[in-house]
Amino acid sequence: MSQSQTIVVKLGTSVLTAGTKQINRARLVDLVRQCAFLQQAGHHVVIVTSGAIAAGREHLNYPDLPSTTASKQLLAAVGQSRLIQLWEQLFSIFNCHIGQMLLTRADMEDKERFLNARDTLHALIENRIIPIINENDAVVTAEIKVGDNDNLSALVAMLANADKLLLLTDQAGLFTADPRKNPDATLIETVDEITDELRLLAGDSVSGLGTGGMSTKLQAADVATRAGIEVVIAAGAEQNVILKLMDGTLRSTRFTPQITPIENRKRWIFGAPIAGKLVVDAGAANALLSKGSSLLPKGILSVFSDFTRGEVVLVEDETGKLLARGVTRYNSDALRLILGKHSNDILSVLGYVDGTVAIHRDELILT
Ligand SMILES: Nc1ncnc2c1ncn2[C@@H]1O[C@H](COP(=O)(O)OP(=O)(O)O)[C@@H](O)[C@H]1O
Ligand SMILES: N[C@@H](CCC(=O)OP(=O)(O)O)C(=O)O
Repeated sequence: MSQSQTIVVKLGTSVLTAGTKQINRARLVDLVRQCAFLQQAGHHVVIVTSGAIAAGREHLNYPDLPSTTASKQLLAAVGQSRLIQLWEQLFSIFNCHIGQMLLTRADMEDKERFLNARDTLHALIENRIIPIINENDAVVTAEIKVGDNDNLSALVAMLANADKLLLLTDQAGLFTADPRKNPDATLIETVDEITDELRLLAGDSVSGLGTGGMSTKLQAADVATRAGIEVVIAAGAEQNVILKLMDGTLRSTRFTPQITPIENRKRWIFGAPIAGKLVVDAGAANALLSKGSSLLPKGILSVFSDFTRGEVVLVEDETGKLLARGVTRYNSDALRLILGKHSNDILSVLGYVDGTVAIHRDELILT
């Protein structure tokens, strides 16, 4: 299989229940086996799992509850713990560790929370622990919820810097019409551009199990492909679905990424407001320009303006020549304390470490 990739696999309720009212354990084991295989082959897998509400209903023996938000949240609270137990049990069969993250839109929109969520996700991925992610349904309000796991999985894929987002559902992909309503509908195998005509083809969920149907999958594909991520919609019931999608041997709908991930990062960094400036010594300037290195605190001479972690700052040499711009991993106060110091000393100076570099080379654009 090709070089190491990060793959986000989104499993809809329709897949987890196989279209019934119960979570289908046999199907989950099979999906887990494929994810474990990919991990062992050197890839990184992130799972976005729906099914908390379905699992809650099943566990409480299909209670007759009023159709209120509180009832849904009750079911999600009960079901999420069942669901995570199940993932834990199944992945442990394959000696894989998992870590649960329950997110809301607020975690993506607030800069500090975004960075924390991103760091946790990357820490899990780097340590070969499979993140198992769902929306934090039990606490979300209308204002802060993503609302459906298709859109959530696109945000997760961006957070994870993923190469691929696989949206597994109960259809082989996007059809020219909802196949449940129109048996003559045909599969659209490649989408190079998401047009308004295409959006009109994508209907809602009619099974009563899922949220959003094809229309939220198309929104997710739009968001992720603009960030340089390849998106595939495919049938979760298909034998070895994930492995076949990696090899490109399954009929499905593939959405072509609009730009490369590097272009995406560059575009973001160029578009972001400049929050401050770092002046670096000649050694650091040389490392940035000729070796493609990250900027270490050791090479920083001075820090201008006040900024927070995650903002974009300019990097200049001692003569005032602009060298680069990039995303700072430390806020301005912290950088003033660690500038000139070895990265091993960050912990003793600050009492915490947010990485060994001030600006990582993946988040640094030379000018
Ligand atoms: N153009 C279309 N092509 C395929 N499926 C469609 C289309 N329009 C609507 N759908 C519906 O979308 C459903 C899948 O979405 P959903 O029920 O939300 O599943 P999931 O739980 O996997 O997210 C299908 O069962 C199908 O009825
Ligand atoms: N967060 C909800 C699922 C929401 C959702 O988008 O469901 P689906 O359309 O089946 O992927 C749950 O765990 O029940």
